[in-house]
Order: sequence, then C-alpha cells, then structure tokens
Amino acid sequence: MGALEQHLSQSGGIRQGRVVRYVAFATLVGGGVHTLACWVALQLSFFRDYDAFEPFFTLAWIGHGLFLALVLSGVNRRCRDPYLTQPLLWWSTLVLVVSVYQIDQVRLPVMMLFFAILQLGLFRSTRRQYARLSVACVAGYLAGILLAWQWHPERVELAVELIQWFGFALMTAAIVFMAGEIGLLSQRLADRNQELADVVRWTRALAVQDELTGLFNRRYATERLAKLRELADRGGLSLTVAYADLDHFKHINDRSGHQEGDRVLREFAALGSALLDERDFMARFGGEEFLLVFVEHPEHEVWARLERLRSGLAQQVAADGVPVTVSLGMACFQPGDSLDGLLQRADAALYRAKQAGRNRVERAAPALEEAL
Ligand SMILES: Nc1nc2c(ncn2[C@@H]2O[C@H](COP(=O)(O)OP(=O)(O)OP(=O)(O)O)[C@@H](O)[C@H]2O)c(=O)[nH]1
Repeated sequence: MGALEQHLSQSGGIRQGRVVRYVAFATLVGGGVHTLACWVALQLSFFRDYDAFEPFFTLAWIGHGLFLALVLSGVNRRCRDPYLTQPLLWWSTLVLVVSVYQIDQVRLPVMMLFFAILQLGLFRSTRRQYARLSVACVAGYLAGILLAWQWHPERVELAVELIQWFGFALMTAAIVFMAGEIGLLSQRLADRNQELADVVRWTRALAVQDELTGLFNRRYATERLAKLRELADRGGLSLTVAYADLDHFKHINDRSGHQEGDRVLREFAALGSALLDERDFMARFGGEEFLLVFVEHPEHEVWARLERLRSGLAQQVAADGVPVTVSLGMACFQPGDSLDGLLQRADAALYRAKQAGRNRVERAAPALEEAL
C-alpha cells in the first residue's frame, strides 16, 4: 500500500456526508459544465455529429448517476477509497476525451476542463496515478485529433490542432509535477500531524501513568482519591485504601539486579490490577510502594482480596528462585476522615505489618482508637 493510501485508510472516520458532497460536486457541477460547453459548441455548429449529442450525453449522465447512486447508497464505504477518486477521474476524463473528438475549432478550450478534473484528485492521488491519467488523456486527445483529421480533413487544421495539443501536453506535465509536489507536502504534513498526535497522547499518558508498571502515578491517584473521599464524606460511597510495600526489595535488586527488580514490580502491578473492579484503582506511589483503592466493597471483602494478593505474590512471583512477599496495611474511610488522615492510618497499618514480620495484611484501627 502506498504512503498516501496508507494515510487515507489511517485517517479513518471519513464522513459520508463529505463524500456525497464531493461526488455530487464532481458529477453534477463538473458533468454539468462539460455538457453545457458541448451544448454551446453544438449551437455554434462546432459539435460535428448533431445526432450523436443526445445518446452520448445520456450515456455520460448514466455514468455520473451511477457514481452518485454508489455514494448515496453507502456502497462506496466498502471501498478502500470511499471517495472513489480514481474511477471518478478516469470516467470524467474518458467522457471528456470522447466528446472532444466531436468538437472542431474549440477543441482546446473544452479540453481545458481536464485541469478541473485533475483538481478533483488533488490530495487524493499519487503523482504516479496523476501521470498515468494525464498520459492517457494527452494520448486520447491526440488520437481524437488524428481520427477527426483522417475522417473529416475538411474540418481539421492539423498543424494548428497539433500546436494546441503540444501546448496542452506541456501544461498538463507542469500541472502533474506541481500536483505531485503538493501531494508530497500534504503527505509530510499528515505525517507531522500524526507524530504530534502521538506525542500529545504520550504526554497525556505520562501525566497520569507510571511508566514502568502502567499504573496511575502518585499525583493523579491522589487527585482521584481526593474526589472519592469527598463523595465518601457526603455519604455517597464506601471507600477503603491499602498501602502495599514489597518486602526487602532492596535485597532483590542487590541479589538479582535492577532489571529483575523491575520485572517483579510489573508482575506485582499486574496481580494487583487483576483484583480490582471497575471503580477501584491501583497506583504506584514510588519505588516499591503501591496504593490500592476499593470503592463500595465491604471491609471483609477488601481484606480477602488483599490476602489473595499477598498469597498470590508469594506463590507466583520469585526473583532468582526466592519468593517475593509483600506487606499491606488497609484503612476504611470513616466520616470526618481527611485524605491525609486516611492515608496515615493505612500507613500505620503497613508499618505494623512490617514490624510483625512482613508478608501480612494489617487493618487500621478506627480513627478514634488510633488517636488515643
Ligand atoms: N528495580 C527497581 N528498584 C527500585 C525502583 N524504585 C526504587 N527501587 C529500589 O527499591 C528499594 C527500596 O528499598 P527500601 O526502601 O530499603 O525497602 P526494602 O528493601 O523493600 O525493605 P522493606 O520495605 O523494609 O521491606 C531501593 O533499593 C530502591 O533502589 C525501581 O523503579 N526499580
């Protein structure tokens, strides 16, 4: 797939309304102007075969109508280019070239409509597609002149026609070159836009995410937790938080290396995330310290989940064959709890878990008891 086509397919989300407008403009306005020009030529007796006018344009309009029907029915959506650009350009060019065979004296002005046809393909055609179409058009124009001269020599001034054809061919070549340059520029612009969009997406992710584990970072998690605390304070929901701190993580790093340490951190993050429901979240608060937030779970259920996390880690994750363990301290929100107060109680519970020998879950005492 060429770069341009790739861009077309990647840009996705093409609005059908825009496609319908484009095809309607190309067929109704483009076809209309061409028909009018030939009709004027007919009135001025430049259109050679009077009887051919009606059947020829009936056929041309059936083709135009077919394009319109394809986009109005939505069949075009199944095509790689829903604008049907290339078929439309080739059809319009064919109609034009065949029509100018019939026209004497004013053949060149009518042929100029080809430049309008080329315009329709701008940004949607590669230079090669443009070149192929133009060669076909220029060759068709020449064939038309030669055929007309052969069968109606009295109506064709060959030298004049050939000079005009030559000028047309040169102008077409220049336009194809220019269109190619514009196409390249637009492609480059599209690439830059894509790069910019990627950077914005990446920066946004960095603002909320911890790069190593993909969990929320401390800043974002605290913001989110503050909002939940407000809701909980208004009696809107129940909230439980838990600090988790990997045991003797320094030893893991020292013994198995930093990379192995990173792998353990990622695996712990994955195990923890698997325990969460839709409204819960987990964040990396720094180093080997994590925060889990549970929304609308009874205390015993959070306890059971944390126990599952603790035992799951010891069973499933090892560094250099040595099981990894974690200590956890949980605290349930109580009316009047400040964010700091709630986190401090969870931290105190974690401290107790570490003091009691690690690899365990400790529950914070209610705020009042803790204060005593
Ligand atoms: N691999 C890795 N190590 C980290 C990262 N961030 C912090 N650390 C290490 O984590 C270790 C934390 O050590 P400590 O705070 O002494 O805690 P600990 O060894 O887990 O001991 P306890 O918490 O008391 O069980 C330090 O050695 C840090 O270098 C990280 O992103 N990757």
